[in-house]
Formats: sequence, C-alpha cells, structure tokens
Amino acid sequence: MSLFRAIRLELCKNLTNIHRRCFSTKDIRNIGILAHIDAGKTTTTERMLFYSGKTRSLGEVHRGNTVTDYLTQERERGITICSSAVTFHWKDKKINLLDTPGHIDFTMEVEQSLYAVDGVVVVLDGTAGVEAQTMTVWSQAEKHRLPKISFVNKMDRPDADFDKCLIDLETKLDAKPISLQYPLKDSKGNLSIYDIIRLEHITWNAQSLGRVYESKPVTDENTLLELQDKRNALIDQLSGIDDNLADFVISNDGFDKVTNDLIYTALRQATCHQKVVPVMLGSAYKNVGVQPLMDAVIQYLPHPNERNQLYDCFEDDFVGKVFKIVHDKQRGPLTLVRILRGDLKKSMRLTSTRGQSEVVGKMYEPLADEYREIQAAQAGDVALCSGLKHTVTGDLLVTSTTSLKNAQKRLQKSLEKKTDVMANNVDDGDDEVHADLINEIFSLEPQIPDAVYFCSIEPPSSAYQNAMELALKQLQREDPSLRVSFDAVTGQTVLGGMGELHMDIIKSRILTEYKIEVDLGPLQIAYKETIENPAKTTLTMEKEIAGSKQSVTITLELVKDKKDIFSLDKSPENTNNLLAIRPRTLQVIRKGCISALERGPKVGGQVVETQIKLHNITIGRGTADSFIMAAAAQCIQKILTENGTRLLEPIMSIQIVVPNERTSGILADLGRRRATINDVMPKGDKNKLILVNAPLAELSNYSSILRTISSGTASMTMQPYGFTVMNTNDEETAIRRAQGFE
Ligand SMILES: Nc1nc2c(ncn2[C@@H]2O[C@H](COP(=O)(O)OP(=O)(O)OP(=O)(O)O)[C@@H](O)[C@H]2O)c(=O)[nH]1
Repeated sequence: MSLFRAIRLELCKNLTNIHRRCFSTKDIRNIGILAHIDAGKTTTTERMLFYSGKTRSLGEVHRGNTVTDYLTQERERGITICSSAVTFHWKDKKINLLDTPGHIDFTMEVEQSLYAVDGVVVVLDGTAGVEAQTMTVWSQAEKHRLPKISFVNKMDRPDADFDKCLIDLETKLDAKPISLQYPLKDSKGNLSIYDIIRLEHITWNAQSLGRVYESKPVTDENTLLELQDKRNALIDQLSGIDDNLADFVISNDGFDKVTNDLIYTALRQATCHQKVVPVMLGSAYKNVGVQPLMDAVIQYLPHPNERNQLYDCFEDDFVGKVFKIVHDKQRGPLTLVRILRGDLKKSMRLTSTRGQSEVVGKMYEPLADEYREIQAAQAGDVALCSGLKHTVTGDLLVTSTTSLKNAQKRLQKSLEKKTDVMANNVDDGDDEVHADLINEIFSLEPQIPDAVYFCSIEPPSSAYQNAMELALKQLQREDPSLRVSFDAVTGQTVLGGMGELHMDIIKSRILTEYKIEVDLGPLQIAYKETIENPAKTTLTMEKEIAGSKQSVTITLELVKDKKDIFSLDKSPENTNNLLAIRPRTLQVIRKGCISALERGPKVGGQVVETQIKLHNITIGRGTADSFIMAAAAQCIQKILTENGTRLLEPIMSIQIVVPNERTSGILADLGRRRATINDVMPKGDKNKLILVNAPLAELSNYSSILRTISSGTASMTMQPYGFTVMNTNDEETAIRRAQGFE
C-alpha cells in the first residue's frame, strides 16, 4: 500500500471515529493552546480541526471565518478574546482543546482555562521567539504545574530562526527544550521538516492544503550524519533525566542501539513530570507541521488520570470546575465545565461551593459555536451545560453540600495524617502547602484581579438603562474581571477592568449581542483611597418627612484594618446601647456605612484597608430605615472629608529579560518611572532578568517604549501587583490628571 493511500485511510478512519463516543479517560487529552498575541494559536487550532475532519474547509484569521474566534469582535479584529473549547478526535483519542486569548487584558481568561487542562501547547512566533505575553502565560502554566510542548510557528517566513527560539526557551523561560525536529527550506523557500528521532524527512502536499504528507528516511549521507548527531545529543540530554535510558546507554556502550520506543517512553515521562519541553516546528498558515504536533499532544502530554489527585477526597461524587460561560444565540448562556471527578449527567442537581443549588438542563459536546447534544460526560472530560443560571466562571460545582462536607472531612483527615508523619521532620512551608491545597479545592471565590482602570458607561437613553444593566450582569458572569458599580454622586454606572481593549470589547459586545449602543467615558486609572489616622465623629440628623419626625444621632470611628470592614465598639460605656439595637437595624447601619466607603473624597476611589467601628446610636421613634442608612453614610463621609484620605495607586509587577549590555539603559529609564527595582539577576550567559514594580500610571505604552530603547532585544511580562500609598507630590499629579488638568 502506498504511503499516500495509507494516510488517506488514516484520515477516513478519523472521520469515522468522530461518531464513536466511547473513550476511556486514558484516551482523553485536555490541552490549552497558549501564546503571545498573533503567534498563530487560532491558525494552528483551525488546522487541527481541519485535519481531524471536524471542519470541511480551512478557516483563516484574516478572512474572519475561524471556528474558535467566533465572537464578532474576534473575527473583526483578528484576535482571540474569549477562550473557547473545541473537541476533535485524532488517532483514536479525544482532544479537548482550549484556544486562549494572547492579550494581557485577558490574562484572567487564561488563568481560568488552565484549571480545565492537563497540558499546554505553547506556540512561539518563529520570527520573534519568546515575547512578553509568552512569559506571562508560561509562568501561569508553571503555577498550575502543567506539562508543555512548544510549537515554533511561522517557520515559512524568511526571518524565522528556529535555533534562536530554542535559546530563548532556555534563557528567558528557564525551560529545558528538547528539539524533536529541524527545519529545511528548498530554493523556493518551501518548508519541510526533519524528524530527529526517526531520522526522516517529512514533506507536505500544498494542493491538498497539507492533508497529504509523506515521511521518508533520510538517505543523503551528510544530512544523515548531521541528524544522527542531533539524535545522539537528544538521547544524551534525556539520559541525564531518565535512569532507564541512562542504564541502557551505559550497558550498550553508546547511543546506536537506543530504539525510538525507548526515546518516546523517556520523553513522555520527562514531559509529564515537567522536566523537559519537546519542541516541534512548522507553519500553520502554510499547512506544514501540524499533524506531528497533534501526534505529540497524544504521545507526550498526560491524560487526566496522570495529573495530580487533588480531588480524591470527593471519592466517586461529582466535582467540576466552571472555566467559562458562553452565550449562545439559540440556547442562551451555557456553562463549560471540566469534570474533575465522577460523572456529569443531564438533569443532575449541582451545588456550587458558594451555596447555590441548581439543575443541569441539556448537555453538549463543544465545537466552538456549534454544539452536539450528549446525555452524560465522564471524569476527565469537558462538557457544556444549559440551565445553570447562577454559576460564575471559576466556580467549583459539587453534587451536594453533604458531599462537599464529607470531602472536607476526608481532606482534613488525610492532611492530619500527613502532618503526623511529618511531625518529627518539621517543615516551615508545610502549613502553607496545606492552606494552598485547601484553598485550591474549596475556594469559594475565584481569584479575580482588582480592576486597574475604570470608565463610566451610559446607555443611549434612560429607557435602555435596565437592558444595559442586564447585559452587564450577564457579561460579568462570563468574565468576573469586569467590575460594575453605580456611582450615586454622578448617577453613572461605572465599569472597572484590566485595560482599554477589555473595555472596548465589552462596549462592542453590548452592541452586537444586546443591540444597545452604549457610550464609554474616558478611561481612568482606578485609584483607591485609605485613611491615614483613626478618627471618630458624632453626627445628628433630624428632619420631618411627611409629618413624621425622623432623628438619628450616631457616633462612628474609622480605624486602619485590612480584615474586618465593620465592627462594634467593645468598651463598657457603649455595651448597653449597642446591645439594644435590633439585628435588622444593625444591617441597615452597616449597609449605609459600607456604601459611603465606595467613594472616597479625593478622587472618588474606593476606600480600603479601613474598618468602621460603631460606638453609639440613638434613633428617634418612627425613624425610617432609609433615614438611618443615610445618617450612617453621612457620618462616614464627614469623617473622611474632615480627616482626609491618602491615595493608593495600582502597581504592576514587571519582569524584563534584556541583554547584559542594555541593562543600564533600561534601569535608568525605569528610575524615571518611579519604579522599585527588586532584583537584577543573570539569566543565562548573555542576559539579565530585571524584577521591578512600577506604578501603572507611568507605564502607558511601556512595551513599545521598551522595544525602542532596547532596539527590540528586551522582552517583558507584566501583571497587576497590588496597590500602594502615594507620596504627596505624586498624589497631587494624580488628582490633577483625574480632574483632567494634565
Ligand atoms: N507567515 C505566517 N503567518 C501566520 C502563520 N500562522 C499564523 N499566521 C498569521 O499571523 C496572524 C495571527 O495569527 P492568529 O492565528 O490569529 O494568532 P493568535 O495567536 O491566535 O492571535 P490572538 O488570538 O490574537 O492572540 C494571522 O494573520 C495569521 O494568518 C504562519 O505559520 N506563517
């Protein structure tokens, strides 16, 4: 049988398999596809879908017809905004793949998706190597302890440099890349690939859009010698990690007798244990190299059972993680769930760890914006559910509160056992590990980054206000990093988020999905405020409303505290007064006080790290709750205005990799940006890694500035770090800017 015919038969087999549904957990791979913006994730995913038979034509980003970039905004802008899940079958295995956004504004999306996958493919642009966002997504994948494969894409381009990408992986990401392939270009620039392990040359047939490809043993003697050297280097590198392989090499006096299967086994082990990163190459756009990448996903990345057993404490009960909520035109909101334990079935009742209980409606297998109805899905798989109206991205879903409590007990017991074993071997970090583990499993709220920018949002007329609020509520369930609040002073709805693109996308999604043409105010930095010293005041408010006398005298204090937001004064002279307050009235007072902290006096920033202490209250007979609430809020506002607040500004944590000779120039520039240099350490022989914190206000367009001052040699990654108090001078500048005077 000719090779081409064999490949066609393989393809037909794949197409037939699409309709076969029985996969054991060992046959499932859940993978994320991560990269810097524009490296080619979406193009690579499109090829995977096409070659697996899931799509009948090739989607292209520039034509706006890709499967995974299905939002109108994604198709128009040619970028991925929402991670989307697609399922396809390859060589008798089922691959659930998540295409994730590359832009920094959507880092939270990537973070949530990583809960759902067992391994990742990190796509590099072969002409750019490791870029800023590659570093961010790489460290996110490291945090989730995910095995990785790297795919060096765009190798068709004349300026692509495969060796530089390998060096970048090593020096900028501290990875141990193992190159499994090598590129070859003919005189016309057509790309083909050498397989270093099999010593073969693979070529793709352009007319068949890369569906047909051929792998032949290398016969040219010089090339063969060169490839053999690379194969030996690969075995040498691996035997430093894998004892079995090392023993074989030693007992057989060298590399010649090492079989391909021995290499594959050692590579799989080393990849699954995150000791190495297999590196593949190709050009997704020119349809070269994608099938071997799919083979590598199956061959080297773990199946769900091989990943850590964090959820064992749930035994056979169901546990799932909500990693995305998508809005389907016909079916409404659909919840994407990664099943971590047990089976998920249609009509099952589920409880979120936040206490909401609801029933799964229909279930679907995901193909971006097309779905196939299914009845159930097993542990290790992902599924889309309708009917879950209260779940939010990041929720953990369980069968019942009892199942959750039992799991907590089991986890506690196993942790105690572990602590007993370790009792004689005290480890300071142990408590932290336990706390992390418990938090990870039972986290009630997903980790949502604080908004660093905000802007007002206005409907075209007040008739649209309710519809706009509903749209925002839905978008917030999908994307918890979007904050929505109401500013009582200006009467405006305010959006908080991660950046300009983030807000822009929200605006255009409200237009395309909800048909409301909203207006966004200018984007401003989200400063917070805090008190400097404790302060106490008494306020009396009296008024006659509709013939009824309303009166409240309230004494409140603000103190610095990061934990509790509201407390009662414990001193003996106030005990009797406070004990006499009815719980419902206490709730009203609390609500009034907290609402006043939403808007500080300086720039209207949220007042944080501040505790409200109620000392005393006298309420006149017949005084309405709303009057009590207003009195409490006014008392807090009085303290804040009289005593003043300090501004806190958002700080970004930045990691910059720069060649040694450029370091001083970058440090000097950072000095002008009020940055705090935390460390400058060697990164390989030629580079330095600069760890720095700097105020967001000083980082406008910083990645392009860095590119200019380093002549394109530096790369950086940036995440929100937190908020710090500003000094008086900087504060004045910030206030002038916030008021539009600068
Ligand atoms: N020359 C060349 N261009 C490519 C290749 N792969 C992708 N491109 C082009 O690069 C651009 C970005 O590709 P995408 O697939 O959208 O990249 P992405 O990583 O999904 O981008 P985001 O989702 O926005 O982060 C598009 O114009 C593609 O056509 C390739 O192998 N070679």
